Amino acid sequence: MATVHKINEDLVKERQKCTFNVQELTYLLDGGEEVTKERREFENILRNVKELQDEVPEVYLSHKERYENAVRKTCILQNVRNDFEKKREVLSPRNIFRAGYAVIKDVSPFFLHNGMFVPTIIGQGTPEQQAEWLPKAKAMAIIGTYAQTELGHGTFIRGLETTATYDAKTEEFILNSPKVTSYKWWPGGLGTTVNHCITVAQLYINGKKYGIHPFIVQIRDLETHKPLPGIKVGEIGPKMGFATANNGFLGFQNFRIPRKNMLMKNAQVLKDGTFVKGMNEKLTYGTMVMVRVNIVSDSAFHTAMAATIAVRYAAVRHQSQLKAKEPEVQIIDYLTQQHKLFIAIATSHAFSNTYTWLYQAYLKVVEDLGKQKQDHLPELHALSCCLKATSSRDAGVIVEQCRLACGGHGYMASSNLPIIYGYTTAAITYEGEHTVLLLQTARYLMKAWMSALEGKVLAPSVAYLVDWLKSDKQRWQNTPEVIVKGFQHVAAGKIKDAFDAIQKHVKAGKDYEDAWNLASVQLIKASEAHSRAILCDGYLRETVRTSSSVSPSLAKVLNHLVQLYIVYWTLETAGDLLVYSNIGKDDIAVLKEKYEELLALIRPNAVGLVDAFDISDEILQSTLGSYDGRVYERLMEEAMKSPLNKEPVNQSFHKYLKPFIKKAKL
Ligand SMILES: CCCCCCCCCCCCCCC/C=C/C(=O)SCCNC(=O)CCNC(=O)[C@H](O)C(C)(C)COP(=O)(O)OP(=O)(O)OC[C@H]1O[C@@H](n2cnc3c(N)ncnc32)[C@H](O)[C@@H]1OP(=O)(O)O
Ligand SMILES: Cc1cc2nc3c(=O)[nH]c(=O)nc-3n(C[C@H](O)[C@H](O)[C@H](O)COP(=O)(O)OP(=O)(O)OC[C@H]3O[C@@H](n4cnc5c(N)ncnc54)[C@H](O)[C@@H]3O)c2cc1C
Repeated sequence: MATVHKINEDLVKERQKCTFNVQELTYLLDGGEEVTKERREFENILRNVKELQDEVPEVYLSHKERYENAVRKTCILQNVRNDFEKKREVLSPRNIFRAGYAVIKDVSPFFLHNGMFVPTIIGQGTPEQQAEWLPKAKAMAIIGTYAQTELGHGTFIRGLETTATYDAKTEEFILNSPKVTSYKWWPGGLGTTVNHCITVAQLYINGKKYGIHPFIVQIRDLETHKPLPGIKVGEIGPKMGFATANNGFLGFQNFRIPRKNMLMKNAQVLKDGTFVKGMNEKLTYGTMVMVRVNIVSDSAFHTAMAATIAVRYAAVRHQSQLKAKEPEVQIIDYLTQQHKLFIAIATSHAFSNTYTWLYQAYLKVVEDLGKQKQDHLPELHALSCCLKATSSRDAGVIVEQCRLACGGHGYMASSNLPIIYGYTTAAITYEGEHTVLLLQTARYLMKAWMSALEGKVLAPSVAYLVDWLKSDKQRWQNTPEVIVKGFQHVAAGKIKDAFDAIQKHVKAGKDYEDAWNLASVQLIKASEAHSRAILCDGYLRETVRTSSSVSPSLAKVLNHLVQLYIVYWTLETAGDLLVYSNIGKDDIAVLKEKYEELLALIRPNAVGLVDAFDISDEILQSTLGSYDGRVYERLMEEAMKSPLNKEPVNQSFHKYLKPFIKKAKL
C-alpha cells in the first residue's frame, strides 16, 4: 500500500482560509458533477494499474526506450479505456485528454489518431466511407495520423507538392512525392507507429490540377508493420518537446490507392474521372477549424497545470524576510509573486469560458453545413484563428512565467514545467502558425470594416465596429463592462488604422497584395486587439451567466477573477487605451490600486482555486506542485533516482578523471 504522507502545514492553513466550496468550482469547470465523477473514476482506475508505473523516470531513458515505453503504456491506456466504456457511457474527449497526461509523460504517439485522423473521417468522409473506416479506426484496428505538412510547405497548403493523379482505367489514384520538399514532414505517430494516414495531396485528372484533397492511405502492412512498396517513411528525430509524439516523414513513389479512398463528403471524383465540386472548397480545411477550437481548451488546461504547480510551490516555499527579525515569508506573500501567478489562474478561466461558447458556435456551424448553409463559417474561421493564436501564445507565456516564479527548482525536469512548456509552446506553431492565423482573422476584419462603412449588418463578433462608427466614445468608467467597450474601441481603432494604411499604399500605386504586406504589422496588431476584446467580453458574459446559478461565495470569487483578468489587460495595454478610448491617466491610477486590491482579495483563495482545477498528482507529475506539498522531500527522492546516484564511484573516474588528475599533479 502506498505510504500516506502528512500534508505540508502551509498548505493546510491555505486550504482553511479558502472562502468558497472547492468542489463546487471543480464541477463548474468540468461541466457538471457527473463529468467530474466520471473523470475521477477513470483516473482512479488508471492510478491502480501497476504496469503504468514507471520503474525508471522517463527522462533517464534513451530516445528509443522512451518511445517504446510510450507505445506500451498507450496500449494499456486504450485497453483500460475500452473496458471502462464497455460498462458505462463513452468517456468525454476532455476527460481522456486529461487522463493521457497521467500515463504518457509527454505527448502520446497515438495523439493524432483520435485528435485528427478519426475527426477527418467523420468530417470529410461520405456516410459509406464512414461506415467502412470509422468502426476500424474507433476500435483502433487501424491506427492513423494526419499527414498534410511537407518539408517545403506547412502554412501555404495550396502549395503542397504531393500529387494524387487519377487513373480512370484502374479507378485508382497514383500518389507521388516528386521532390525532397514534397515529403510529408511532422505528422505525429507517422514515424514508426501508424499504419494509415490521411494524406493531403494535389489532385490531378487528365493533366488538370483540382487543388488539395484528403485521401486515406494505408502505409504499412497490418501484419508485419513494414512500409508497403512505394512508401518511404521514418521518424524526423529529436525536437524541442514532443519527445514521444513520434513525428515522421513520408514519401510516395507511384503508390496506388483505390478511388474510394479519396474522402468525398465535399468534392468527388466519379469513376470516369469527372470532378464534382463541393459547396465550398475551404471545407477541406474543416479538421483544422475543429482542432483550433480545441486548442483553446488545451491552452486552458496547460495554463491550469502550470498555475497549480507554481501556486502550491509559492505557498510552501519560504524565502527572505519582509521585515527584519520576522520569519522568512511564504513567497506567495510577495505582491510581485501574486502578480505573476494570479493572472495564470484567471487566464485558465478566461480560456475555459471562451471555449464553452466557441465550441457551441462550432457545433452550430457543423449543423448548418449539414443543411447546406454556410453563412456563419467565415466568422467561425476568423474566431477560431485568432483565439487559437492568442490562447496558445498566452499559455506559452504563462507557463514560462510560472516556471520562472519557481526560481531554480522550476528549471528541474522533475518540476514538470519544462515538459509542459515544450508541448504548450508547440501549439503556437502547429495547426496554423501564430502570425499566419492572426492575418487570416485580419482578412476577415478588413472585410467587416468595409461592410461597417457601407452600413451593413455585421456578424455578432464584429458588431462593435458599427457601434463604434455610430456613437461617440462612451464616457469612461472603471467598470468591467465599460472597460470591455474600451477594448472594443482599441480593436476598432486599430482595424480602421490598418485599413487606412492599406488604402494609403494602394492610392500610392501599390498592388493590393503589396499594400497588405506593408500594412501587415498593423494588421496583426488589429487582430490581437480583436482577440483580446473577444476574450474579455466572452469571459465577462459567461461569468455573469454562471454567477446566477452558483453559490454567492463562489460567484464572488469568479467575479474577482474576471475583474483581475480585465484590469490586468487594461494595465498591460494602457498605451493603446489612451490612444483609442476615453480612459484618462487618473482612471489608470485608480485601476492600479484596484489591481492591487484584487490581488489581496484573491490571495486567501489562491490554493483553493488551483485545487479546484482538480489535477491529480499523477497528471501533474511535479515535485513542486503535488497536493501534499512535500516539495523538498520529493526533489530529493527524484534526485536519488538518477542513475548517477546508483553507484558510489562512476566508472568515468577510473577511465578519465583519475589519469587526468594524476597528469595535472605532475
Ligand atoms: C473537447 C476538448 C478537448 C479535446 C481533447 C482532444 C485534444 C485534441 C488535440 C488535437 C490534436 C492536436 C494536433 C497537434 C498536431 C498538429 C497538427 C497540425 O499542425 S496539422 C497541419 C495544420 N496546418 C495548418 O494549420 C496550415 C495552416 N494554413 C492554412 O490553414 C491555410 O493555408 C491558410 C488559411 C493560411 C491559407 O489558405 P488559402 O487556401 O491560401 O486561403 P486564402 O488565404 O487564400 O483564403 C481564401 C479564403 O478561404 C478562407 N478560409 C481559409 N481557411 C479557411 C477555413 N479553415 N475555413 C473556412 N474558410 C477558410 C479565408 O478566410 C478566405 O476567405 P475570403 O472570403 O476569400 O477572405
Ligand atoms: C510539434 C508539431 C507537431 C506538428 N504536427 C503536425 C501533424 O501532425 N500533421 C501535419 O500535417 N503537420 C504538423 N505540424 C506542422 C505544422 O502544422 C506547421 O509547422 C505549421 O502549420 C507552420 O507551418 P511551417 O512550418 O511551414 O511554417 P512557415 O510558414 O514556414 O513559417 C515560418 C515563418 O514564416 C512566416 N510566414 C509564413 N507565411 C506567411 C504569410 N503568409 N504571411 C506572413 N508571415 C508568414 C511565419 O509567420 C513564420 O514566422 C506540426 C508542427 C509541430 C511544430
